[in-house]
Amino acid sequence: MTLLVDLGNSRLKWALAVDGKVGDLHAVDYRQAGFAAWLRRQWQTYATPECIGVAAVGAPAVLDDVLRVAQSLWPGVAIVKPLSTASSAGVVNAYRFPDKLGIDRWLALLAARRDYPGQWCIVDCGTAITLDLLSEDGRHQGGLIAPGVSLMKGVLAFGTEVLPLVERQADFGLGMTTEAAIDSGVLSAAIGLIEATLIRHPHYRLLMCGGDAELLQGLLTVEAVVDVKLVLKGLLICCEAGRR
Ligand SMILES: Nc1ncnc2c1ncn2[C@@H]1O[C@H](COP(=O)(O)OP(=O)(O)O)[C@@H](O)[C@H]1O
Ligand SMILES: CC(C)(COP(=O)(O)O)[C@@H](O)C(=O)NCCC(=O)O
Ligand SMILES: [K+]
Repeated sequence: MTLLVDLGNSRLKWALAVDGKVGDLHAVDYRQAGFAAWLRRQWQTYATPECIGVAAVGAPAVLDDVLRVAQSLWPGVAIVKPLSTASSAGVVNAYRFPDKLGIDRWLALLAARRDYPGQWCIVDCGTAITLDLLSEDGRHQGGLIAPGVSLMKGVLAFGTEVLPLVERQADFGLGMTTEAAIDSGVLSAAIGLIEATLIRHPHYRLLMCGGDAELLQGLLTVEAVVDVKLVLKGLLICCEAGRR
């Protein structure tokens, strides 16, 4: 059994993988008091993993907490922490400095290459929304980074005198209240980013992951495949390669 862990800028995601299959995805907002103790209670029901795969772009202090929980439960357990490279598992990284590509983005590319034949625009709808284009022959074409849904809302509330921080509203469209106008405006910015990218790159299909993937999929005027385990699937590819 492998424990796969993805630390983003908002949430910790994890899943157990057995025989090459990634199980149910768990996700938690780690910006809460008592997070490490809570995580320990969740993980202590698991058998000792053979290996823990870690992908982290979030706060180093939270990563330290997570690793401390793992090491206290399973002393000496092997930890695999892959890095973005110039090429791996049939994918060629387009970045001028390949190690600078976020590891979550790199792992999503590796998983897409293995599990989804064809040309894909991979959209990770997390704290940030990232888009990465992957050609049919495994060549990453580069990508885009923009603020995610919650971040856009937070910035509007933070950067203006009167705008409130709004939750998801019932209707999407032209707002008749400040709350509705913000919610629809931010969601339109997100789907507009995705649809505009597809207009410029028409021969790519959409493959989405991240906490807002399903929400945005439902609002897009184009078809999209959602795979919320994409990053963890890429992480498992690296853990298995390390074991061979
Ligand atoms: N239950 C939830 N708690 C927190 N955020 C959520 C939840 N459900 C959806 N979201 C959305 O998902 C985003 C985080 O997605 P995620 O992929 O976990 O991000 P990251 O990898 O950056 O931590 C949040 O910004 C928020 O918009
Ligand atoms: C772009 C990101 C902040 C996205 O993080 P997330 O929204 O998943 O928390 C992360 O992939 C990152 O820190 N990337 C490094 C810079 C880059 O990819 O160019
Ligand atoms: K992510």
